[in-house]
Amino acid sequence: MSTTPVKVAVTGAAGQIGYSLLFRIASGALFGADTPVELRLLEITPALKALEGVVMELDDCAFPTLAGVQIGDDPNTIFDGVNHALLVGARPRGPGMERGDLLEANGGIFAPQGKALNSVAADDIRVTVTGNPANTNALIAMSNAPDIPKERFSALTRLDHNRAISQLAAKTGASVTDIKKMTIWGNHSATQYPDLFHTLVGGRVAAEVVNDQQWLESTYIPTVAKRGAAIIDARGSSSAASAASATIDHVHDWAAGTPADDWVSMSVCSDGSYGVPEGLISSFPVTVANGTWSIVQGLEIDDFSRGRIDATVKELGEERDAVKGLGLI
Ligand SMILES: NC(=O)C1=CN([C@@H]2O[C@H](COP(=O)(O)OP(=O)(O)OC[C@H]3O[C@@H](n4cnc5c(N)ncnc54)[C@H](O)[C@@H]3O)[C@@H](O)[C@H]2O)C=CC1
Ligand SMILES: O=C([O-])CC(=O)C(=O)O
Repeated sequence: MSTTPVKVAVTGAAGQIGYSLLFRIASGALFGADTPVELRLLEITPALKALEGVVMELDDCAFPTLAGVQIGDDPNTIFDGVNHALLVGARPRGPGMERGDLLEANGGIFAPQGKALNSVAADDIRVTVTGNPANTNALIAMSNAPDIPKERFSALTRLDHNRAISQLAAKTGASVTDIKKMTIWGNHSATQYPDLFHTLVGGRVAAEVVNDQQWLESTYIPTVAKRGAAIIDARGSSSAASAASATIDHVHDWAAGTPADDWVSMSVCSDGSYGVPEGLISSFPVTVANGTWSIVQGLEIDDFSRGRIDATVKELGEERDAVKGLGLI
């Protein structure tokens, strides 16, 4: 086993997602069985006692890869020297809310956390925002961390990507491993666009395999885009284990890279590709090599996809303008 632990910060560590996520990280799911991890767990002061209980449980697992745990309520202490920051802590939405309704409540969390990361994180820091509204929260953190390269910030659309694969597998009878090159474009919101025109099922274009534009528009896209709300409706609280699992997938692939025949969806800072205005944190198809993502280039975008991408990107622009109005960026 390597001797230098990777320092991983998790915010909102005493929350629902934290309760699934921490045990996966501690057991080596991010970087493998040969890489020890040190957990740095941030919570608000009233949640620290509950977090102490979670740490007792982590101790009780005796994970060989867990090199240490530090907890606290001060981001400047917890983020000191961290290599990965998983920003999960935020208020989740309840029934009847859209994620955008959380902008003001949660936006205020990400400006101070961005500043703290800017001051004390390791030089190779990589930031993944899960807390909603994830894309715009990542934009806030990035805008408040001017010394960290913009490409080190990302937001989670991997849960949408995984949902899109699972729904497509159910429709086509294929196994999830037969499905490659899924793309979620845009915002982690009801406007997101799961694109079946570049996805492959057993090597064939998914939209052609399905061959049913009505299903695609009226069933598939809304089912994927509104899955979070369906889970809130069924469970009474928002998805947690699947969100933790997707967060693991996202950070794992950012570190380990993507296979030659596939790509993943990540929300990253736009360089203007596919007409997405530069600087927005938008979901794209990306490949990853040596810890660096690249937006897949050269995909043909037909009129249907263009309209969907434009709509979700418009919403991201509106969210950016709203947080600008609140003085958060
Ligand atoms: N991007 C995605 O795909 C998904 C995102 N989410 C979002 O993840 C976030 C967390 O969800 P849950 O764990 O279910 O919520 P939760 O309410 O169970 O836990 C959130 C935790 O964050 C903590 N917290 C609040 N402010 C904080 C701060 N300033 N610093 C550190 N910790 C703070 C709270 O004390 C709480 O323990 C929500 O915003 C939710 O909407 C949830 C599912 C999927
Ligand atoms: O829907 C929510 O509020 C939680 C979430 O982001 C998801 O499950 O996709």
